[in-house]
Amino acid sequence: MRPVRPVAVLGGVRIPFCRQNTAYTDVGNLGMSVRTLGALVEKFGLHGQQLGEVAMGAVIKHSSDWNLGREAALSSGLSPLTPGITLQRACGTSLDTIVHIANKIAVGQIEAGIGGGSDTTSDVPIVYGQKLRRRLLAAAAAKTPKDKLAAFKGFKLAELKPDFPGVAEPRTGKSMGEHCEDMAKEWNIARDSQDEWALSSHKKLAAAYERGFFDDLVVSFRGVSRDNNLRADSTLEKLASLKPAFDKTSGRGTLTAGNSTPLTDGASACLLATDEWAAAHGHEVLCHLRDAQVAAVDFVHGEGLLMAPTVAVAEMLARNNLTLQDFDFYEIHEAFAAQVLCTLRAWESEEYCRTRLGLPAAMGRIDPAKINPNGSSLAAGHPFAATGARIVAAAAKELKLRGGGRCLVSICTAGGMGVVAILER
Ligand SMILES: CC(=O)CC(=O)SCCNC(=O)CCNC(=O)[C@H](O)C(C)(C)COP(=O)(O)OP(=O)(O)OC[C@H]1O[C@@H](n2cnc3c(N)ncnc32)[C@H](O)[C@@H]1OP(=O)(O)O
Repeated sequence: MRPVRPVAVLGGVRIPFCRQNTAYTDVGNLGMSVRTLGALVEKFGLHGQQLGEVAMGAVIKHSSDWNLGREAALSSGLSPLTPGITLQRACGTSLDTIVHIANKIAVGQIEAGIGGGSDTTSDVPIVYGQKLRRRLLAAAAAKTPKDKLAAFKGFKLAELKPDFPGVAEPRTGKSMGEHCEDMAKEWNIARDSQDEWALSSHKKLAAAYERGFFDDLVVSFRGVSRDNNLRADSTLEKLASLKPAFDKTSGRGTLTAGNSTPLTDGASACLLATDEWAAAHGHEVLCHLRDAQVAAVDFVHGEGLLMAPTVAVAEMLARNNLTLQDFDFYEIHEAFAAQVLCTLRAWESEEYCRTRLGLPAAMGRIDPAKINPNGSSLAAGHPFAATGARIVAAAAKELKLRGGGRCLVSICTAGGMGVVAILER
């Protein structure tokens, strides 16, 4: 066995994230990925270079995108000898593509690679139902015009009704928002604390843009230079006035358009390498990816759909002999403000930590001022597969600016999973 090698994060870029049906309606995952990878190639002078792997992913994807990682790599300016792969773990996708690259570097299979992701809710595959699809396939396979016509015998106009992809769990039929409403009720997360969290995310993202934090992290695309979901002028009064978006009837709904992520389009990517490759190519190591972990919860039988990061973090910290307080800052993906607040409350709960996480005591409190220092998904938006690499790129830069430290990254995903990681400088 070769020894495990440290994995260096050299940096990342993304295009501005844009709300559904705004700036990126006619570009799709491949176009967004190509622009993002091209910008990364530009940033690190990788033109014509052969990397060990490009791993990309998308949650909502056309079959014409084929192997998105390879297709995007081929159009990125990298050497065509760079292989590419496409992975998917819902909102954890691009943290997972980064971990995929990191694992290959760690065990000595590659020296450098790119992990990223892209998603669109503006260019979704809308398909015909099974009946019409079978007819079309039969017609395509038919050898004679007569057989082609026969495939449509008994055709009904209703068969033209399209199927749209949904943001719903196949096993429960509930949307992410409906599941998170259940969690907010179980953990007694008040509406005003969700709104305050959302407002703070917008204020922090706006401030980070103002001080130039994103100048080398966000590249303009299609005439857009900032995330267009960002509302620096949002107020608690306006947020408080919004109606519940998912539980509209019980009178107890607390999740709204303001404290939930919007449907978003975007792409992001990060470059990882060994320390030696970074030095040989003249790149600074921003931080190292020390470890990562994935966990799942049994949401079908009552656990909160988006609570798996609580489990993944507990497992990862135990393996690394760290406590929840041993971090200088935290990057917790804000699928919904309530998701973050439920997670924090669970870590503070002695009962949850004992019974669910098998720990002797509560994991304890985190100082909220240390969470998401440059804003997060509520303000930037959340193109599912692009969020992980957005977070890693921003956290790596933050660690560099601070001159060192440790960051915990935590992302909840559909399917009741959580992907988490430790970054250190
Ligand atoms: C998938 C995974 O693996 C894990 C995860 O991350 S789970 C999360 C996945 N993401 C989702 O499920 C997306 C959830 N979001 C949605 O479905 C939709 O955004 C939503 C149903 C919540 C809202 O959709 P919508 O009603 O079309 O929102 P929208 O019209 O933009 O906004 C409604 C109002 O809120 C206002 N608003 C929104 N954000 C605001 C803010 N920050 N400040 C002030 N006002 C705001 C808008 O201005 C609008 O006001 P008016 O009615 O006065 O015009």
